[in-house]
Formats: sequence, structure tokens, C-alpha cells
Amino acid sequence: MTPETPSSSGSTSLRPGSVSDERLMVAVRIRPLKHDENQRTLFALDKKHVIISEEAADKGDTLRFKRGNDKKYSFDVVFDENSTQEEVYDVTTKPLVKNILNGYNATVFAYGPTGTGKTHTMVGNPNEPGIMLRALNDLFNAVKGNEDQYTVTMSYLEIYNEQIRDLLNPSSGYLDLREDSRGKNIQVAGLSEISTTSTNEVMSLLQKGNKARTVEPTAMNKTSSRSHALLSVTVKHTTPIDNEKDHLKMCMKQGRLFMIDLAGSERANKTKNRGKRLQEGAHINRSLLALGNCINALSGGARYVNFRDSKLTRLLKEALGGNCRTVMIAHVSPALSQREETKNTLVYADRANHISNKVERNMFDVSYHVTQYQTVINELRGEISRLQSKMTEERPRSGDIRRISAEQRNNEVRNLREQIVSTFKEQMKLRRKLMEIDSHLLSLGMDAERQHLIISHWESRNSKLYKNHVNISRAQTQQSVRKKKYEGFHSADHLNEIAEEGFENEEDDEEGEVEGDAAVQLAWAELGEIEREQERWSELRSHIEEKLELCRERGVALEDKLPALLSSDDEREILALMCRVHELEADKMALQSERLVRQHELRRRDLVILRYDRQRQLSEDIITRQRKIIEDSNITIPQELQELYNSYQQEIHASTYADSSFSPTVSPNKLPPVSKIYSDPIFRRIVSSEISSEGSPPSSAESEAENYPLPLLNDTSIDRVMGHPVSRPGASMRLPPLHPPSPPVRGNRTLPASAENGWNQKNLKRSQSERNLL
Ligand SMILES: Nc1ncnc2c1ncn2[C@@H]1O[C@H](COP(=O)(O)OP(=O)(O)OP(=O)(O)O)[C@@H](O)[C@H]1O
Repeated sequence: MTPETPSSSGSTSLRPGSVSDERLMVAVRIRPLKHDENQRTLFALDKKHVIISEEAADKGDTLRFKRGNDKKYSFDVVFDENSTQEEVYDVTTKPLVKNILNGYNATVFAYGPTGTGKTHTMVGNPNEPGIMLRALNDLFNAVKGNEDQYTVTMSYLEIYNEQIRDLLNPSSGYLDLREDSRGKNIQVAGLSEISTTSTNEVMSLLQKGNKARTVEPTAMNKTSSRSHALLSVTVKHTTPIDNEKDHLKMCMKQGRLFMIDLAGSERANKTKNRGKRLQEGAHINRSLLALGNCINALSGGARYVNFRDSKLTRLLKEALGGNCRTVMIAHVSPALSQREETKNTLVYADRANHISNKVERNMFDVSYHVTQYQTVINELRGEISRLQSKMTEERPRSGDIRRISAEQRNNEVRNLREQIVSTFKEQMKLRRKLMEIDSHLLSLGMDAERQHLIISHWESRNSKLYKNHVNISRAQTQQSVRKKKYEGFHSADHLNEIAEEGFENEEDDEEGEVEGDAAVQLAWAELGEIEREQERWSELRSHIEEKLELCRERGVALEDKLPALLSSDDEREILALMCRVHELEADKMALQSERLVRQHELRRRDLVILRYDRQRQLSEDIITRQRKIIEDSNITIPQELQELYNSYQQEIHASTYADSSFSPTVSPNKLPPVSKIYSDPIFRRIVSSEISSEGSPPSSAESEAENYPLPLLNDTSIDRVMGHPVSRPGASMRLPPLHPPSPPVRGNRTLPASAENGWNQKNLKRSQSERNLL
């Protein structure tokens, strides 16, 4: 069985205008029994399941693990004691390396009780190197030949007794953890960030770092790591943008990979630790407890998660709850003597399995933000022109200036200047707050849209697919019932009530529909919650807007006081200073906006790649179905088509080689003759009904479609395939040409090879232009 890769596991659908949730991937690695351990309590059932027994079992006694008290757990992947370092790396981390090169953040961390093999997995030894070295090796190989475009830097730190130490420069002492006022952008001040693309250099740096790490013998592990070690690798990729019209000439992607070897949780009575070791153990357990609490809160969908309880959780904040693909490798011992620790670890790992991270933001959001920046910039520019015109105003001054002492005037001028500057700062603060509120309102709007889509999808499914049109009125009644429930929704308790209550007055007993009902109830409830939040934030917005207006008026009033105090030159000087401050602020805003556009461009490109990836998977599905029909009907494959398939297979193998997360579904020996299949009326009926079941039939207006009768996908079908129940009437689109193409069919079953060549030429051009898009 090929285990899922982090990029595929648990990720939900993605489209422009949406945020994608990536579920945290959880792997479990079982270490081999030690010589003095004879009884075991844990077995790997297969590549995804483990079973833990209440009672003892002898070595190798798998059969008895089927009894009542045994508990089974499922994970994304399970590595048994025979798994190699290479296997563990290939499945958990190798796919992340590709993500890093594409500008994503990713984290792999080893978790588990002391002595279960975390350091073995992450660091390893010269004969069996661990994840850290393998990942760095792969990263360097990937950038080889393009070193001018890539910058790779690394840092390595340990958290020992809640203190941070630089493992690449241990003499620098303890380092501080810094973050901005909103708890974002967490950084370690003074941490060395070493730039390299040489594997040998990295080897010696890692060795140096590992030597500097705090390791001590305990009763449970002769080389027990007494600290958490965090290796971070950042890859920056800078490429020129082709588009001449684009005002941004360079495109920059930055991905970061965190590889973390946590210290092991431990029980004082088992480790027999005393004094310093006991104190270390307490620190380790406290920070792991904080991590456990975060995992609990995140997996339960809590709105607030406390990352502040330990330095470890503060550093892992982004990995667990932010823009990051994360893999947790939970380590366990199969020994009976370790049963409690193993069980606790499995429970934590199981909870972590429910954590999702948001790794993609939408395009609309970005362009909206850019507009917001532009609005503030325009306002600032307006202020600048107003101040400039004030500067050029010719006003007789000497007679107006109040007759006061020079010292008094200096004081008043200083006061006035300070007030003007602080009013301006307050204005900027309020403007930024408004931007944040607008952005939050926007995401609420999108959340609401998502819920509406769930509801409308459910409605259309109920009325279109499963019911005849007599039942439409029933669906409408259902909608009004739900609406009433939504309007009456006031609390979480009420939500539970609704969920439990179900729709007792209906007779739906189809399982799928019951599930759909629960989902739609939740969607209505969510909508209620979202609307209340929108109201709250809109009120806050009006309040801030009022404050901003008052602040502006105060600023103008302060400016008006200037002539009474200053000579014409003094006033000009102050006005010029204010102009400068405004200009700087406007420039800053412009830079921030530009940065946003760049980030957006990166995301957009990744999105395009993702869509093509999905189209490719869809093509494979179609091929598999075709193949089945061909095999069932015993149809012979024409020579030309066989050649096309051979080319296709080569492509598949090439991409498999380049991307281990992709597994071809077509066997190399036998391939289906698509041309005959496509001209086969039964096949065409099946595929058309499968693909066009929710949309309109192929349009005869499209001449290409007439010539090459591939089924057309309208947007609804595409969205269905892409995982989006969006119903958008109108536009239709042809299947992507990535699957083996169907040659033209005209009366006879297939056209001669020359006609097919013409088709291939066209197809080739189209693929080329699609590649250009990327
Ligand atoms: N899968 C494995 N194959 C071979 N040896 C292993 C495996 N897992 C662990 N070991 C061995 O078990 C011992 C303890 O492993 P390791 O030091 O990696 O545990 P740990 O979880 O990092 O412990 P601690 O939390 O105390 O630092 C080491 O000698 C290691 O080589």
C-alpha cells in the first residue's frame, strides 16, 4: 500500500477565492524491542493501523491481538520496527521538500516518550542518516545548477530548561524569543543563520550542532536528549517575471522547513532521575504538556489556543495553527513495560490527526487588500497636497504672531509639533484598524458564501438528482424549515439541539441524505453565527470611522493654530516636515501593497499547478475506467493508439520519478484502446452520464467538440470533480488534454493515422500554451 503523502492527505478542495485546509499528517513509528524486553503490547496491523492490548503477549504473538480489550488506532501511516530510515523519510518528509521549493512552509517533528527513537529518526547515525540530513541533501540536489536563483540558509537551536541556545554557535549564550504585538512573526534574536549549498558543510554543521546538544544518560536511554532541537532550513527562490506589462520584475518564493527532535516525555519513577536530571525532566514534561494542550485545543476546533505556555509551543505556533504543512511522527515502544506511555502517545497522535492548517489564501482577498492600501495611499497623498498648498499660501505673518517670550514660544511650538505628530500616528493606527476590520469582514463574507454553497448544493442535490420534480416543493419546504431553525438559532446549545433533533417529520432514510442533513444544519447554524459576528464587526467599524474623523478634525485644528505662533518660515518648515512624514507613510503602504501582490502571484501560480494536478488525476480516472471497459469487451488496441499510450506511460514514469507523491494508476503492461472505446456508443453513454450528469450535454455549437466527441465538462462538473459543489450556469469547458487523446471519429470506428497526427499537433500546441500559463 502506498501511504498518503502530506500534501495529499487530508487536504480539502482548493479554488480561487477560498482557503485550503491541510490536515496535519500523523505517522507512528514503532521501535524494535530491546534484548531485555520479552513481552509486547503493541503491533502494527498494516501500513495504517496499530493495535494495543490490555494484556501481555510474547514476542511475535500477533494472533491473540484480536480480543475484546484490544484497542485499534488508525493513522496516516504506521512504520513497524522493520521500517528503514529511507522509508520513513520518503513517506513523511520527501514530499515536503518539493513544497519548500514552491514557497510553502513545512514542519516535521518527532514526538514520543524517552528512548523510543526520536533522535534515531531525526538525526540518525553516519550509517543510517536521519530525516535532517536526507532532507538537506534533497534540497541541495534540487537547487543544483541554479544556485544563482536559490539561497539556502539554516539555523539549529535547542530549548533546554526553557532557555534557547544556538547549536551552531553555542558560545553565544541564551537567546531571546521575540514576536510582534499580535503574536506573529516569532523570531529568535541573534540566532546564526548560515548560508550554504554544500552537503559536506552541512554535515559538519549538523555534527557540530548535535555535539553541542545537551545529552545525558538516564535509566531509560544511555543517550537521552535533554532538550528539544529545532533545525530550520529556509529556501529563497528568485526568478524574473516574463510579463513585460507587469510592474513587478522579480518574483520571490520563500519556503521554510522545520525539523524538530523533541525531548522525550518521562516518568520520574522509571527514569530514576534525581537533582539536575529531575529538573530537566520537569521542564521537558511541562513544555510537552503545553504542546499537548495546544493539540487538544486545535483538534477540538477551539477559537483560542494558548501557545504562550512554553517556548516550544510559541516556536511551533505557525507549524500547528498557521500557514504550514505539518507532519508529526509519533514514536512508541512495543514493550509491555512501556504500555502506559505508548497508549498516551497514541491518544495524542490520534488527536493531532484532527488538526487542520490553512495554507492558502484567496485571490480576491489579496486584490481587495491592495485596493485598501491604495485607498489609504490616496488619502495620504491628498493630505500631502493640502499641506503643500498651505505652504505656498502667501500670508503676512509678523503682525499676527502673538507677542510672547521666545522661550514660551519654543515650548508651545514643541508641544504643538508633538501633538500634530501624535495625532497623525493615531490616524494611521485607526486607518490600519479599519483595514483589519475590513479584511475580517471580507473573510466573514467568504465564510458565509461557503455556507450558502453547502446549502444550495444540498438543495439542488435533493431537488435535482435524487427526487423527481414533484419533490422540489418538498425541498422548498425543507428549506423554509431550515431557515426558521436558522433564524431561531441563538446558542451553541441550540445548535446541538438542532443536530440531535434531526428532521423527524421527514422520511429520509438514505444514509447519504442523513449525512447531508447534518451538514446543512451545521451550515445554517454557522451562517447565524457569521451574521452576528458581521454585525459586531460592522458596529466596531462605524465606531472606528467616527474616531478617525474626529482625529482628522483635531489634526486640522492643530495646523490652524500654527500661524498664530510661527513666522512664515517656521510654519513652512513644520508643514514640510509633516509632508515628509506623510510621504514616508505613503511609501511604506505602497511597499506593503507591492509585497502583497507578489505573495498573491506566488499563490496564484501554485493554484494553477494544483488545478492541473487534479486534472491529471481526473484523466487517470477516466483512463482506468476506459481500460476496464476495453478489457471487459476484449477490444484490440490499434497500433497508433498503443504508441500514444507508450508515450503517455513514459510521461507518467518521468513525473513519478520527479514526484514521489504521484502514483500511476495504469499498469505498464496493458493499456486501453481509447479510440474504439470513445466510438463505442455504450461507453459514450456511460462516460457522458457520469461526467455530464449534473450539467448540460456537449454543445453542438463547439465545432471542435463535434469533431472530437469528448464529453464536455461544464463548471458544475469541474467543481464536482475538484470537490466544489458550486453551481454556475453557462460556461462550459472541454476535458483537459492531459489524458491519452481520442482520435477523431467519423462514421468508421477510427480515422487514419494522418488525421490523428493532425489532432496530436493541435493537442501539442494546446499543452504548450497551458505550460506557458504556468
Ligand atoms: N527504529 C530503530 N531502529 C534501530 N534502533 C533504534 C530505533 N529506534 C531507536 N533505536 C535505538 O534506541 C536507542 C534510543 O533511541 P533515541 O535516542 O533515538 O530515543 P529518543 O526517543 O530520542 O530518546 P530521548 O527522548 O531520551 O532522547 C538508540 O540507541 C537508538 O539507536
